[in-house]
Amino acid sequence: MTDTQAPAVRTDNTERATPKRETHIKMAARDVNVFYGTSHAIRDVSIDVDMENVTAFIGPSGCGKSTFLRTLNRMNDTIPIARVTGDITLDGEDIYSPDMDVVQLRARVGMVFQKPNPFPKSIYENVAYGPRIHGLAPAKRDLDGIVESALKRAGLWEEVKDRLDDSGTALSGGQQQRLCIARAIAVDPEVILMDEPCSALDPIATAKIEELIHALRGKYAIVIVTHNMQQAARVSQKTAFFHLGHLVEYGETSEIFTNPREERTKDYITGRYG
Ligand SMILES: Nc1ncnc2c1ncn2[C@@H]1O[C@H](COP(=O)(O)OP(=O)(O)OP(=O)(O)O)[C@@H](O)[C@H]1O
Repeated sequence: MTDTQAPAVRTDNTERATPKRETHIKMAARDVNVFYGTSHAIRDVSIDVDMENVTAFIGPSGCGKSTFLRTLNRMNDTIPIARVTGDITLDGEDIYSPDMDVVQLRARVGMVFQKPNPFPKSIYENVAYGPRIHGLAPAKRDLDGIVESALKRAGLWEEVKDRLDDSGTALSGGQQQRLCIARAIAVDPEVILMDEPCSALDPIATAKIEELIHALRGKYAIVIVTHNMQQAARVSQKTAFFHLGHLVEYGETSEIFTNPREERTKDYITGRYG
């Protein structure tokens, strides 16, 4: 492939085909830096995440995608040597404010990890746990409704409705990942962060998660970290390319993959490094 040719990656071109719509900025990061001890992992990153589009974070291994993703719901707080500077807001509210309740924040900004990690409890309990501790279901009937609706939204209900008491860990990898998505959905989040959610899954289970991301678009602000550029092109409408801790380029996925502005983005998407 020459420098000027478009890469052989198909993109979701709906944004180009349809007129621009107003977007609602859900999260805004400004001049964010992350340090692990003295190591500087994220450098002056500013980005808006909106409700209407799925945002993909791409870039070579070690560029800081997961580190930056974790700043969006303060998962970095769990790493003692990690330090975050800059501003991150959720609907205008500073998520690093001392007044912020981090447990509430992580319900509002849910996370799905690379490896499905259901609790060693029943399918029902996996989904019911969050709503129960957050007091979302005053009666058992309410909780049943929340569990059913979260499993339906996660595209898992039909497969598990007759065995809700079976262990979540007995499901297939793809089903476990959808269970983890149902668990995040059950507490009525505003944002869902996904850190390489398909990397442990086979192609069929991956396709189901990608369909699910399409179905959830617009209901939640969704950010997905992925190593797989075809996946970024299929599921996202906005793409952010990270390199060595910098946000090099951020824009519409169709533009990033066919007409990147930056040389480093072009080199990455044409497979020159990574
Ligand atoms: N818990 C940690 N402690 C110390 N350094 C870390 C920690 N997590 C990540 N790093 C470092 O921060 C930098 C960014 O890592 P990060 O995992 O965010 O990158 P990534 O782009 O998500 O990589 P990959 O695609 O391989 O998952 C790397 O240099 C990594 O070694």
